[in-house]
Amino acid sequence: MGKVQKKTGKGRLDKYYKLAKEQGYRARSAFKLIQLNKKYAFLENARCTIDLCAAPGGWLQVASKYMPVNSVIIGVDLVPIKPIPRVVTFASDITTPQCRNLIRGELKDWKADVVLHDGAPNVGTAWIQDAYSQSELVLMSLKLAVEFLAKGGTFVTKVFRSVDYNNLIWVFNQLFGKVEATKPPSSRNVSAEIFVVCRDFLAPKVIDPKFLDPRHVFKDVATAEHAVDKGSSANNAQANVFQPEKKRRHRDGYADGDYTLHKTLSSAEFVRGPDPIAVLGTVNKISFTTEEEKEWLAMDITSPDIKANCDDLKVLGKGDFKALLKWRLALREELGLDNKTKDTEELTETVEITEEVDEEQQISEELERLNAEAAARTKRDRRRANEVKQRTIQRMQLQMTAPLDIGLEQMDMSLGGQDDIFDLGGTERSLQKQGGIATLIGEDGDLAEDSDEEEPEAENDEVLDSDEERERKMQGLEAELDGLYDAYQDRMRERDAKFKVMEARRNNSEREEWSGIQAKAGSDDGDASGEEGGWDKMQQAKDLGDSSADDSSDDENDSVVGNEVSAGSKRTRDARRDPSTSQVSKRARLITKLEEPKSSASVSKAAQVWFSQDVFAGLDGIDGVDEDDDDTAVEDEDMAVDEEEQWKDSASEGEDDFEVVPREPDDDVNMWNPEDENEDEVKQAKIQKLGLITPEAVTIAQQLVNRQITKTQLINDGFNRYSLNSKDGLPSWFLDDESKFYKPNLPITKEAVAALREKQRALDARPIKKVAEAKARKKFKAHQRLEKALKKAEGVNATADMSEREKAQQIEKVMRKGLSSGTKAKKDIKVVVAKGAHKGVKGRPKGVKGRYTMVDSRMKKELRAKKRVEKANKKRKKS
Ligand SMILES: C[S@@+](CC[C@H](N)C(=O)[O-])C[C@H]1O[C@@H](n2cnc3c(N)ncnc32)[C@H](O)[C@@H]1O
Repeated sequence: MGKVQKKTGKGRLDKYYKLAKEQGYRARSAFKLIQLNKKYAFLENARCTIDLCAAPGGWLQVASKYMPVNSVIIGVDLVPIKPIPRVVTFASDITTPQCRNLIRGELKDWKADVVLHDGAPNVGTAWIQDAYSQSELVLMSLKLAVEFLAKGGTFVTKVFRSVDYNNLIWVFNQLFGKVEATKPPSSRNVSAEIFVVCRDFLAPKVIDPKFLDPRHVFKDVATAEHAVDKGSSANNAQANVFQPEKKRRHRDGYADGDYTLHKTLSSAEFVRGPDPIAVLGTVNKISFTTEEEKEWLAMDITSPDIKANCDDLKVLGKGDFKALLKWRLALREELGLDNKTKDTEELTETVEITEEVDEEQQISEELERLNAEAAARTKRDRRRANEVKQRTIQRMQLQMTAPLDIGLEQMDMSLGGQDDIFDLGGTERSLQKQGGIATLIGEDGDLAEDSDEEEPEAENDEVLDSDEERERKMQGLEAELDGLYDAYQDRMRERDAKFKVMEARRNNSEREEWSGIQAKAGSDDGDASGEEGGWDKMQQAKDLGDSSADDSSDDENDSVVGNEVSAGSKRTRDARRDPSTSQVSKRARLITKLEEPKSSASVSKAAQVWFSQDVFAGLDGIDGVDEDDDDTAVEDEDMAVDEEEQWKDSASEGEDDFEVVPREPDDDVNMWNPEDENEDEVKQAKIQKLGLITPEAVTIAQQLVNRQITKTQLINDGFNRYSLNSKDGLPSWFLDDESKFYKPNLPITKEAVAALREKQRALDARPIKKVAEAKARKKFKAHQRLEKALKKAEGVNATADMSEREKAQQIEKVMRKGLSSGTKAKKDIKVVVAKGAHKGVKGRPKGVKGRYTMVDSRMKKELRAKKRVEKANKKRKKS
């Protein structure tokens, strides 16, 4: 919303007022005509203009400025207008025949191209003489306009939005080809005035006098006015009170003769009046001006809140209005307005009480209505959210977005899934939520929200319902966001080659980096909690270890361990394929190790917990980590045979004890396997080819070489919060962003940076391919030239009819040419600026030898200025 313009006090002196002063216009209203003319351009080609209600003459000044030099301009007003060059003015009432005669006398048989009317009753010094209302004044000016306008002419009039407005517009439309209502920027927002520009006057031969007769034009309105006003505006007023947040437009226009937007009501009227609610909805302020009212102000019941509320009713809420009504009742009681009737007359008392009861009832009815509306709004919002969901699904089906699996999954879960409870955390709330969901789901499994049946009754349910709704909306939004993000990436990929390259690089680096322990994919495990690996798993393994210490033959534990080990390990897959291999025995050995505290006796408690994570289950790398530990290795070897047998046993016992879930080959992409030779080979090949390219890598390499860290330390450091970061269920845009910033901040040393810089410098020193090619070409050509010169020299030498001296001279010349660079030096062209002594000189300027070119010092600047102006003009035309 723009700044509120003021019509009174210093607010009047706005920028147009100042501009008018600066530019010598008599009234700021001059800018209204300037802006109207800018939009409709009716003055430039007008040869005759009549300005009705023209004092003090601002519009006349504008007309005189914008119309062609020899045009006729006539100005009429109730009050005399000070002379303006090229303008004829006279004082007359435009509603009288005398005025018409005066204009006729001035125009003779001429017709006007433009008739302007900016009249307003009660404005100017002669307001007492003005018996007409604004609308009637407009109709009178139209009467004059149709008499004096030429065919195709323009009539510009000021109209106030009132009940007559539509009737006036209807009449204009009967007489003009184009009718447009507009409010120029210089017209204050607080003013109800608008301007109607009627173009293309049809000049009918006969005009029905009823069109110009106020009694006929405004007839319908006069009769309908009360019916409409009584009903709708009273309702509106009430609605204003009880729904202050909803701005109601003045669709019925302003009350006739009342063009003010700010209305003040005396507190006495409010307190004593019969319909306080209607009053509250229509006025802006309740004032305390009389002595009695001021006394009310000082009373205890008139709290500071009430005072503040009375100051600006338009900003009040429902509660404030209720407080005001209560205050009114209390004051009435205090004043004895209600008591008096009680004491004196029984009958009147009943009437008064009824009124109070009515008010209360009215309030409660309104409140009920508001509640119903709020419920309807919630329903509408819900329907909208469903629509959004539908659209998202449709877009997905139309391949407009990438599949929004995550969003949809989440949505499904939130509809009926139990897993949602885990996501939400708090048990209490989750239980409540279950109840909520239960009420939401109908017998046939349909969601209650989809049908248009009644809302949940219990308050609790409503809260849950709205919670659920909000959550679902959030998920819908997230899904949409994901889709949009994917679409954005697709677009970027299509458009921006750079983005493509960056993405490829990122993918590459992701593949090469240690990206943490990945969750098992495709697990059909019931409690698919989002977190896998990390602390939860460690804790789980720890618990497991403890329980297995108590009861190593616990079937349940077996199956859990079996599941997790199988899902987390490539080795386990191999084992399943061929359980007789030695790898299988190793796998089985590890599993047994977890179950039997005996086998892990040599490992510390912390290490035991750490390696009890499922991801280590299939990695021989664990052994690799403890490679140096000979004891453990020997122990492992000793146990291998027993464990192999156990493995076979457990495998033969059936799937209940040990279930191996096959994993997708892709799952290994991010798995770290120190014994994966291929991975190492690829990395080594890259390092061989490019060397170490990051300062972090160089730092680590240097530290390793200098024995500042050991290999084991390095591996241990690899297990950090970044590596155990679960990515499940996270939106892709978040992961993309995280991949940029959620990285370990490895230390780098000065030496590492210096080493890399040195390497970079050496690389920079190498010429790029094109330069090398150009150099080679140059060399090749020089070689060719030399060979050619040698051949020529031989030829010269072989010539018999030349003396030795001549031969020597010729050969020297040929060889010089052969050894030269082959390019002729370009002769310089001297630039002579045509200023000072050279200005206006024709032919060669004095003192200039050789090739020259004359330039004008201003040429460039002028060309640029010209272009600038052209560009600005083009822009202006477009806008
Ligand atoms: C807003 S002023 C016009 C300002 C003018 N357009 C200007 O730019 O200076 C309205 C004028 O209408 C004039 N007016 C009101 N009723 C009139 C009538 N019946 N006949 C002639 N003039 C009238 C008032 O005297 C007043 O000067």
